[in-house]
Amino acid sequence: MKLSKLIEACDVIALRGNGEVEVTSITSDSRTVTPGSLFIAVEGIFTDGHAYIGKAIEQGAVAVVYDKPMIEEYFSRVTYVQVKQSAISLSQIASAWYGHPSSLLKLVGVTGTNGKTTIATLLYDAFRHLGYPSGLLSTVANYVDGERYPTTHTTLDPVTLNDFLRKMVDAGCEYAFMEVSSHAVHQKRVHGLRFAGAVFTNLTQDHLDYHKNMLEYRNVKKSFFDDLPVDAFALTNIDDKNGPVMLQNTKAAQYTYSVRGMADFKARIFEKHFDGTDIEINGKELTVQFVGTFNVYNLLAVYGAGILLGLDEEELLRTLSLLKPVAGRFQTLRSPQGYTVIVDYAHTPDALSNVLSAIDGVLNRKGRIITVVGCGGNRDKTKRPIMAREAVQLSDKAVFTSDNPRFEEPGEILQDMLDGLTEEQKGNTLTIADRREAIKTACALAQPGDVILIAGKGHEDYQEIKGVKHHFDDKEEVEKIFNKLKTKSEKIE
Ligand SMILES: CC(=O)N[C@H]1[C@@H](OP(=O)(O)OP(=O)(O)OC[C@H]2O[C@@H](n3ccc(=O)[nH]c3=O)[C@H](O)[C@@H]2O)O[C@H](CO)[C@@H](O)[C@@H]1O[C@H](C)C(=O)N[C@@H](C)C(=O)N[C@H](CCC(=O)O)C(=O)O
Ligand SMILES: Nc1ncnc2c1ncn2[C@@H]1O[C@H](COP(=O)(O)OP(=O)(O)OP(=O)(O)O)[C@@H](O)[C@H]1O
Ligand SMILES: N[C@H](CCC[C@H](N)C(=O)O)C(=O)O
Ligand SMILES: [Mg+2]
Repeated sequence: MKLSKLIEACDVIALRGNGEVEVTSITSDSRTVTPGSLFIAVEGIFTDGHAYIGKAIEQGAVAVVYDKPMIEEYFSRVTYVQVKQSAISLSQIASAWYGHPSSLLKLVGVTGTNGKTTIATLLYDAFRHLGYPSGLLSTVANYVDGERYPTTHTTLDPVTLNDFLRKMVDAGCEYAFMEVSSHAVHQKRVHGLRFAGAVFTNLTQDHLDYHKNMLEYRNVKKSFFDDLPVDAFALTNIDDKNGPVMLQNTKAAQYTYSVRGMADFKARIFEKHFDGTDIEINGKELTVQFVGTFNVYNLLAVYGAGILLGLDEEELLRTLSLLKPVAGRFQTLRSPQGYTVIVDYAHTPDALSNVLSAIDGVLNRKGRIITVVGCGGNRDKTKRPIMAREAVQLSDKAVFTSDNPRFEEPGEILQDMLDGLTEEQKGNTLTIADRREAIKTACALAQPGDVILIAGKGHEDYQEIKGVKHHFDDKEEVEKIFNKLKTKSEKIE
């Protein structure tokens, strides 16, 4: 593709060289430059892409896009394009390279601290169930109408992201559902995508390692809504105090959902049980296979977005009652000895307290709650003592363990958690850094009727320690324990 076509939408300050040069690939990583590449230099968190311009040219880049006037030596075989903001240009160029796939799909972005994967996945499941070819970009995996691809991020980098959207268009998808993380909005990964709609779930503490404070975190989310086009919909959870803020400056058509009061899409909860919940959505009763008030919010968001995308109300409600929980979200396993294990991805204070309240709501004090939980390394440290407190206050017994330690010492993360407890609470808490041992201990402590919550890692099938991902799957560990218990009881029989 010609460079001039690729940079059509970019805010170009200066161009030096041949604007009509033919580009054979685009990349923002010098390590993937090949002869004919366009290299886009972006300032990052750890390093600055501008430092690799020389290397990119050495490897055969024919053009360079940059935003800092720091080029020391110009080569006549290279075209230099100075833009206002490289990160934005990168997204615009990626969209152009793949033929603006987002404008050929009905693309819905879901943002908020918790519930993104659940809502995006359930939208994808619902639309496919109703016969519409669709795609999904999520924390768990990416799907191009049923074909699964592994993922690296909640929201991919602009090049990979547009590549997936193109694959969806080529596969005949009409709809695409994606998670939009605050990191992605801040780094302009979704800039230049054409959204048909956006959903806001909630805003509670997370990522204060990255965003300076909650206000900045909120404003980043809000900017996603500010940038929506006029023909899109903006659907927000009006029960969250930041829900209305998302609508303040958006040009999109505004809609709300609520479980507490008046809204365009409303739900009421009648009866909660372990396998599901009896609810009402906009006056129609149904039973869903999900537990917890937070999941009623998720389903209501799915319903609202489905209606706004033109689905039939009756068909959609029928589909909602058939939908099943998403991998690693409130996944229930029953032990041969009569206790229950729930594997869940709660890794924020709000998610943890929601999931524990949901368990308490259905357990009705007929058994004890044992919680196994840890906190991720190289992530928001300030959420650790709060998560620890939530776990202890809402369970009968807590076992603190490791999540993904990444580059931190597990003992130090555990200490940050323990710092949130009183001496008395500490006395009633077990600390077992080895996650496998922690799960074994919780299972050994459980009595028939008890519930063990294993929180934080959900679908993850690895544990990340010092840059290496070791295979580890909470569900697999539990199944191993259950199988041992089964063999033992068979031997006794
Ligand atoms: C902190 C963060 O978000 N970092 C993301 C960011 O990388 P960065 O800014 O750190 O990049 P950098 O290493 O400083 O490099 C700067 C530039 O130099 C280039 N470079 C670098 C080295 C070199 O030899 N040559 C070269 O050209 C790089 O390609 C890059 O363009 O941009 C990269 C490309 O988009 C991302 O892969 C990377 O995600 C890292 C791996 C990450 O862990 N991100 C997490 C925190 C994240 O984004 N999480 C959210 C979900 C959060 C949630 O929902 O809970 C997500 O959307 O996944
Ligand atoms: N609407 C909600 N409100 C509060 N907590 C929720 C909600 N939905 C899910 N959760 C809790 O948060 C956990 C993560 O849910 P989900 O994966 O859907 O969120 P996410 O926003 O995609 O998270 P991530 O930021 O890691 O991508 C769940 O396992 C559950 O414990
Ligand atoms: N998207 C989140 C996932 C956290 C999952 C948890 N298991 C952890 O490692 O902290 C993040 O990258 O912050
Ligand atoms: Mg997610």
